[in-house]
Amino acid sequence: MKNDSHILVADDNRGVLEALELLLRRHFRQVTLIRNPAVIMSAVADGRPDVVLLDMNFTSAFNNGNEGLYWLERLRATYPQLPVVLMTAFADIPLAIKGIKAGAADFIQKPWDNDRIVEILIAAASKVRKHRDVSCSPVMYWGESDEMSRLKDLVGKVAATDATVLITGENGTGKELLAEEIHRLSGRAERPMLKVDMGAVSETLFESELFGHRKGAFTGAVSDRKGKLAEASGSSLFMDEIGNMPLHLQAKLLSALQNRQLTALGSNHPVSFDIRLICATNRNIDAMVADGAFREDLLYRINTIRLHLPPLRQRKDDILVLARRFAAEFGTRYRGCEMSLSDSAANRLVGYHWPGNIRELRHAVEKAVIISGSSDTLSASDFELSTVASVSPEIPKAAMTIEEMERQMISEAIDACKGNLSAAAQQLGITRQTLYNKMRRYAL
Ligand SMILES: Nc1ncnc2c1ncn2[C@@H]1O[C@H](COP(=O)(O)OP(=O)(O)OP(=O)(O)O)[C@@H](O)[C@H]1O
Repeated sequence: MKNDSHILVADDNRGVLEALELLLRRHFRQVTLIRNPAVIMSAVADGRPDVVLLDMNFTSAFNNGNEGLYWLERLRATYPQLPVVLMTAFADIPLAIKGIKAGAADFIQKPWDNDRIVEILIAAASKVRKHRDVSCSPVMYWGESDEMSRLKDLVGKVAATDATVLITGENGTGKELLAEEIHRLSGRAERPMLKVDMGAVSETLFESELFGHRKGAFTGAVSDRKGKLAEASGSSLFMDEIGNMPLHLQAKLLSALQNRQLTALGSNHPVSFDIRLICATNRNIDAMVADGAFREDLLYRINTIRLHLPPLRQRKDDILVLARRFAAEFGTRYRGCEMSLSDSAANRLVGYHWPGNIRELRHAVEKAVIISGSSDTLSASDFELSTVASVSPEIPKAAMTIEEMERQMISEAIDACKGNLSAAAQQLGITRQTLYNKMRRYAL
């Protein structure tokens, strides 16, 4: 039976590629071959292979392994979980050691032994399959602002503990990526982190999603189903949009966390579970507690460590650092070379308000790379930034659209009420739910 893995082979020798294709297709579900190393990053981004088999000696450039090492480092930086097995035509042990030190999973010499190469690739693939969910997930760039340096230090201290973590921050500030980073640095990283998004699950299914159900527990429960708490046992569970959880379920979750036991819907038998819980919200959870919309005792439970990701507009030092990383990443993916920013583009990005935070910046750079001309430098005109989003308090009201004015009024009301959303909603003459909806819409 074939191994259920996808192997990407990068070698500029046609004969080698043909021989490896014949061999590997007999043993692996999918084999992708590339001759030009310059497309390796985009081939990995698009094909999501489980293992890369990388030649060290591309004849197009050098013959001393430098090019292979260069691509190995690039792959390790962008896809740290992806195993890279190196190949060399020369019996060059120092080079092999260099490669292994740089993070290669293993090393093969040409001419290779068929059984040995298959064995090595299967071993490398089995390691990554444990990480399949996160193997190609984007890397978190920390930036250079003081806020992010402090946060990085704190994460370094808490990641290895089993402390529950609450991550707060506006939409797109990287809460999920930070949760993945914490999990990656924890003792539970061998197993993938599981995620449950309380903003995406319908309220009727919240309970079953978390606790699971027995067949027949409710109409439509046609078979037993494990909930996320049980599924994530032994690993970490990322609970996104925790502020969306209805009160009755908050009580059930609190009791499950306290007793480390859960009871599936339709069952009378509590079962033990062991998770590291990482929660996130873009809401003002303290204001929700003050309003009675979130249980204070549950907040204490999930809040052992609170990490706040500031909006991008409050850490302007990070904008260009991140933009340059994205330009390098997407330039390599779409154009085969890293791209840079012109001075005018850099000024435009720093001057923008980034209401969608890093998600918006990432998309803006990706789009700019795609639509830009042949130059490898992105100019200000390559960036299409939303005008609604760029509203700043200095703009006179007469020059604003209705949406811009509404956003500003909401923002001012929340500030005036010191984050108390009930009071802000009252001041604005709308319900709290409408206020939440508008905050979400305007990324406040
Ligand atoms: N520090 C970072 N480095 C690199 N990419 C980042 C960073 N932070 C966020 N991103 C990217 O921005 C996008 C949004 O990130 P993420 O989903 O983690 O944000 P979020 O705060 O959880 O968003 P939401 O609240 O909308 O769910 C993703 O594509 C992610 O890869």
